Amino acid sequence: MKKIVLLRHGESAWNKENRFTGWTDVDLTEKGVAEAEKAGETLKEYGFNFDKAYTSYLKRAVKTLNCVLDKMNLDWIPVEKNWRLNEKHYGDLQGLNKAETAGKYGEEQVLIWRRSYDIAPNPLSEKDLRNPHFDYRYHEVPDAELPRTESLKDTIERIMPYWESDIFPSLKTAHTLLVVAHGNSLRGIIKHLKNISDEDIVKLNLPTAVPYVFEFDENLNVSNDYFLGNPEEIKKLMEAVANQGKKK
Ligand SMILES: O=C(O)[C@H](O)COP(=O)(O)O
Repeated sequence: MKKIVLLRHGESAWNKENRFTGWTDVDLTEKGVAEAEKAGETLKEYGFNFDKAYTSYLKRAVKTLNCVLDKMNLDWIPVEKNWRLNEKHYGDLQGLNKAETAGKYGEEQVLIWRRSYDIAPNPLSEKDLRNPHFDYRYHEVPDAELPRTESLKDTIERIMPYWESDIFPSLKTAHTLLVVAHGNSLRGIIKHLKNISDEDIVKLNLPTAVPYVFEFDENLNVSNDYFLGNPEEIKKLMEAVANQGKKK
């Protein structure tokens, strides 16, 4: 049976500080490395063996992938990085503390910015040095395609060309693929795979470094999906992610 495993990176420095991160390239914390290693061990215990892995251009995802592959003795497999798997761009919220932002603008508004399907935060200004336009790693991407902010809808629209042209077609020859990315870029992929409505996607919160397995039938339709781990613990981790947008 063909499988794709989706994995959000381990805890990052700004996850720990509860700050909006988006395209900011922050590193993993020690806890984040440990979470990534645990994910690798879990995948190994369950007998996973990946043919190829995909990740974003952001180091919290790249390093998580490296930890997982190391634990699985799969350092040798082909890995493809693509900017299209980056996190949702959080516009001018990037760097702000989520609880403080909820205190200032209200929890409802923060929920809209974090989880709504088609509402994006205010964009970064053109001159803002955090604008991806100034970052050499994106120099081959046409400027019109580089975001200054994104809704989940925008994020899905930039991921899908890569999903449809590279990741999904490689399932025809590969058996099992690993995609290590981000809370919202993965919500976008999950929305697509499970056909989740624009309303229901608001409720999905992905915990860091918990493998999410999708199984496909012979026609490459999704036949099953499940997280690896203790369901009660995973539920608590999901609630903790949701609560990051609450006032202190
Ligand atoms: O970019 C971020 O801040 C995180 O990766 C995801 O944050 P969220 O859970 O607030 O969307």
